[in-house]
Amino acid sequence: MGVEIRVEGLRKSFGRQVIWEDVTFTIPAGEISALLGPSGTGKSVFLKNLVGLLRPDRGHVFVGGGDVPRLRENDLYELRRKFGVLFQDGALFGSMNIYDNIAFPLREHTRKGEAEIRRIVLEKMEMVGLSGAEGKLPGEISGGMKKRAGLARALVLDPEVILADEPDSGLDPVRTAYLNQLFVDLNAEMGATFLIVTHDIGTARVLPDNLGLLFRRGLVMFGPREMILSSTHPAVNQFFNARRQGPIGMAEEKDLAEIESEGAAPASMPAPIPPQLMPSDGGPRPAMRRPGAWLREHHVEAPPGSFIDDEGRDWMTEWESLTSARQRPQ
Ligand SMILES: Nc1ncnc2c1ncn2[C@@H]1O[C@H](COP(=O)(O)OP(=O)(O)OP(=O)(O)O)[C@@H](O)[C@H]1O
Repeated sequence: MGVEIRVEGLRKSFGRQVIWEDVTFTIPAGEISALLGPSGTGKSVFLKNLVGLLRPDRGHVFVGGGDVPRLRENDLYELRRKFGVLFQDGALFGSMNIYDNIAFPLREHTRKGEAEIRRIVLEKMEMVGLSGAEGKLPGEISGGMKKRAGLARALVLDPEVILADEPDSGLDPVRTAYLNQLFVDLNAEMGATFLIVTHDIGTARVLPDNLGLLFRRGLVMFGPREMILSSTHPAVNQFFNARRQGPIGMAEEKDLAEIESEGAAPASMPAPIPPQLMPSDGGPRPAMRRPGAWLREHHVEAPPGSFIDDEGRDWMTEWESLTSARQRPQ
């Protein structure tokens, strides 16, 4: 099962470059969250702070009772076993075949025998659709396969939290769609907490339960997908609708000055909110909210055309008949 991550008052700088001043939010247990933001806003730095690879100037990262920046080396080593991290390029060892790459954390962090290791590695390879690729070297497989191998390796210690840094970078749209489906299916199956950093607006709009935006040395907003995708906050609206009009410019330094002279651009109507990706077996994930639930609860009108899928079905009104109910969120 996944754990909650609570971040409080996080500040990080490198020399005179302040990355963020005061980031505070909670990543809910067992849900899929995605973090976005223009280049250089510190998304990768944030992931590294969560696992203690970088230390903040100040602030807290509470995971499972411990405060990551204050853990001693031994405790940090233990805590890292709760995390499965998928780095941008898969971070595979080039000279090791895929099997040995995926087995690596088990050989490094556990005392399991080779038979048990084999069982786990083959199981995770099957989960990510890599069965049969055991003997291949990373240089012999495609970018998408490398990502899936990196993901299988992130899964072998049965993590409670999965962090993925731009898992879709460099993938074609079809492979991205497969990878997103894999995240949804894994979350449904494992119940782990997922935090995915992505630049892909298509992914951000359909995959996660929660979305966050980093911009201007801070977290602009973090919350349920429907809250973010219906927001008229200028930066949030601009970013999640991939618009040029708004406070985010080509370079952050430049747009700050521009905004001061121009004033904030008015936000336009948010685009229709698409239905959220369902697990392959058709049943909703435990963490999934009923389409429109957040909007209704907060008396926010859905942007026209929301929750209609490619086949013209309205997920808000036809939810019951469209989900083959195992556990139906209210
Ligand atoms: N170890 C480091 N030492 C000094 N500066 C660093 C270090 N790591 C990151 N930075 C700086 O911190 C800033 C944020 O980097 P980060 O890689 O987290 O950005 P990002 O939001 O993930 O960007 P992108 O979307 O382009 O991947 C950058 O300006 C980067 O140069």
